[in-house]
Amino acid sequence: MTAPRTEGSVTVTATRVLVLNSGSSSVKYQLLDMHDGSRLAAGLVERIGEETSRLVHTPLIGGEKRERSGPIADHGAALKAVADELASDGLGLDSPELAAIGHRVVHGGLRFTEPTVIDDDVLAEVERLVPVAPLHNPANIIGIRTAQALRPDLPQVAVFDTAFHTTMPEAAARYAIDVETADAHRIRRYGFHGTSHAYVSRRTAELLGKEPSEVNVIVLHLGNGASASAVAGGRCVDTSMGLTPLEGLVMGTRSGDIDPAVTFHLMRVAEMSADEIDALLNKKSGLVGLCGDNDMREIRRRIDEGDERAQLAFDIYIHRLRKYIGAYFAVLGRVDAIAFTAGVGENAAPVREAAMADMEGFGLTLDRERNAARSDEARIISASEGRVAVAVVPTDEELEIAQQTFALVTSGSRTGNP
Ligand SMILES: Nc1ncnc2c1ncn2[C@@H]1O[C@H](COP(=O)(O)OP(=O)(O)O)[C@@H](O)[C@H]1O
Ligand SMILES: CC(=O)OP(=O)(O)O
Ligand SMILES: [Mg+2]
Repeated sequence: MTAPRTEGSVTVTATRVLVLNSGSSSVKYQLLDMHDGSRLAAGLVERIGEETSRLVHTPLIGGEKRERSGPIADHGAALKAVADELASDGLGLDSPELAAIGHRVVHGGLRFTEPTVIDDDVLAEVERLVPVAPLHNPANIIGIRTAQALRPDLPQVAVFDTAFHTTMPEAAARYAIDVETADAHRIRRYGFHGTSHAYVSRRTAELLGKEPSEVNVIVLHLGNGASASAVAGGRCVDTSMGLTPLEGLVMGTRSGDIDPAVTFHLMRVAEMSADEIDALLNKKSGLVGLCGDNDMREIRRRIDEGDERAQLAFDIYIHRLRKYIGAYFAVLGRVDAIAFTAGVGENAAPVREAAMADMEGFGLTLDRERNAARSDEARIISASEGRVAVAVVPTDEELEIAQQTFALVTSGSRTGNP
């Protein structure tokens, strides 16, 4: 698919990949040249659908970072704005050097265990899964359709958040509910953020100077959405998100684990509808529900001023995180490393400190100075006497998606092993 093409008298080899990582209200993007892995441009559109949308574009081939503010209505408009920014750097989507567009797709259900070239049938399946990823799959679909309209001739590849977790054993993947009902409705634990868990667990092994097959790692992906995973010898054996990205850790706006009876209780006593409870648990819970803020920077600032609600929200967040760390020690038996990643995991030293406090019994001892030091590099933050390495490993979902996308389109197949 990416064989050299002739443009006039010039032969062009397409080696560039544009990656779109569409979240519920944001798009992160990168343009990479897979010839040498270099990044040509990167950026972020945030607060999509609000009056205060913002696009930050960084050309990495020279040129200044640019910012644009003002309403961007949806993910389609966001992608068009991104295409304009790229075009003004001479990196437009019409470039013959573009080999493919890689899309993060959050829910791939059971069918997609590998990156897949998107056609109508694939898109229909992603659409069918909207009810189990209501904040994410619709944004992914709009991103794909807009990209298809801009470059109908290019292969578009879906890289699924769920794919890395398909190795989970049945004991971890099944809920303890009636088997016929579960199977009829494909109710099971799928897990998400898989591209990040895969990338970070591999980078952690590298940081330890080992092969992924030699190490057991607990990955803590703490962004606005948050999930933990237990990775044994490079394969996921458990993760905290389930049928949907609602289960597990306390998140920016999501409750994480909750007694399912809360749902019917609210239906009965508060006469709330299923949609209202869905919105409550997905959008008005977690840190924002507990204290009104979902940004960890703001929560820490309030705590420093003595704000008790912010402190309680932080404590609940940390309590849940520590429970999962303990659980994954039991799941894995032997743990070689714990890796913190994503916006909170990479930047919030107080979260890492509180999560690792008084865990010497587990072989976990933080080095306070290493933990507090700021860096964009993957690094060890445990003390030398700790048996288990603690690491901060910046995630790079875009690079991982670009590599999987390029490997697939150059192989010429429709779907392939990552
Ligand atoms: N310097 C920082 N200190 C603490 N938290 C931070 C910092 N920078 C970012 N964050 C947190 O990271 C979150 C975003 O993480 P990110 O991984 O980008 O999330 P997502 O991909 O889900 O949008 C923000 O909501 C904020 O809470
Ligand atoms: C699946 C998920 O929660 O993704 P995000 O963290 O981007 O919201
Ligand atoms: Mg994210």
